[in-house]
Amino acid sequence: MSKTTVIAIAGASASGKSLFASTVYQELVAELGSDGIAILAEDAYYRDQSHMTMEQRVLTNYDQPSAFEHDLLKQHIRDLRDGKAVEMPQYSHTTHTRLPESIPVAPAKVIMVEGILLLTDPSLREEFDISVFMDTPLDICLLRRIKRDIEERGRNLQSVTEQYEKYVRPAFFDHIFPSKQYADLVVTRGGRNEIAIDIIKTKIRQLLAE
Ligand SMILES: Nc1ncnc2c1ncn2[C@@H]1O[C@H](COP(=O)(O)OP(=O)(O)O)[C@@H](O)[C@H]1O
Ligand SMILES: O=c1ccn([C@@H]2O[C@H](COP(=O)(O)O)[C@@H](O)[C@H]2O)c(=O)[nH]1
Repeated sequence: MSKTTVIAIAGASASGKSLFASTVYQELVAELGSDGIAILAEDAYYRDQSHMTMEQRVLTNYDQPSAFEHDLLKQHIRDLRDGKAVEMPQYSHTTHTRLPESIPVAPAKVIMVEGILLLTDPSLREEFDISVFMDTPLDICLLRRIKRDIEERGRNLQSVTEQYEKYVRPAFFDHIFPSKQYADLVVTRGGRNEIAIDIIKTKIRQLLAE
């Protein structure tokens, strides 16, 4: 295969996108080599909020397209396709800021991109060769988000539920669920669906053998 294949993994917050992408990565990286497979996270392209007070940051809507620097993500996908390494930003969900250190990502034959709003943006959609939608029930996503955000993102039950009711749930119905129509593959049961993981791995191997 000469061209780069870009695979989008979209779906609700805490639907299992990161787990799915990292599982496919871990299970293929040894076999494909260092130039074989890479991951970009849409979350890394959140706009920096360091100019705001913490109170303003907490009240910001992070579930709308304008919260992301999609132009930069698109440029990075194009650079990787052109064989150029990129510096993926690092973002902290705890401080709502971009961190000083970026992460170098080398060009690879397969680039997985994972994030909530990837399939909502027509110009980003043009970049994807294969699109996957994680179709995990919203109540399961909420339970997982509460646990993850408290354990890993510096939140408490009240802050998670307020943000969820105000922004996260509406965004699912306004933006994320409607974007499911653009998926080639719909994955149920989250990031541990082994059959779905095997299907994507098989497709990747097939593309690389072409
Ligand atoms: N099928 C699953 N079974 C159990 N836990 C899961 C499953 N899929 C995801 N999780 C857990 O749910 C949380 C959210 O998953 P994650 O992959 O971070 O979601 P996303 O990237 O879509 O926000 C993580 O703690 C992850 O380990
Ligand atoms: O500063 C921020 C930026 C984002 N969020 C929330 O993160 C999720 C998207 O990340 P997932 O890993 O897919 O859950 C989104 O729903 C935002 O609400 C945040 O809380 N703070």
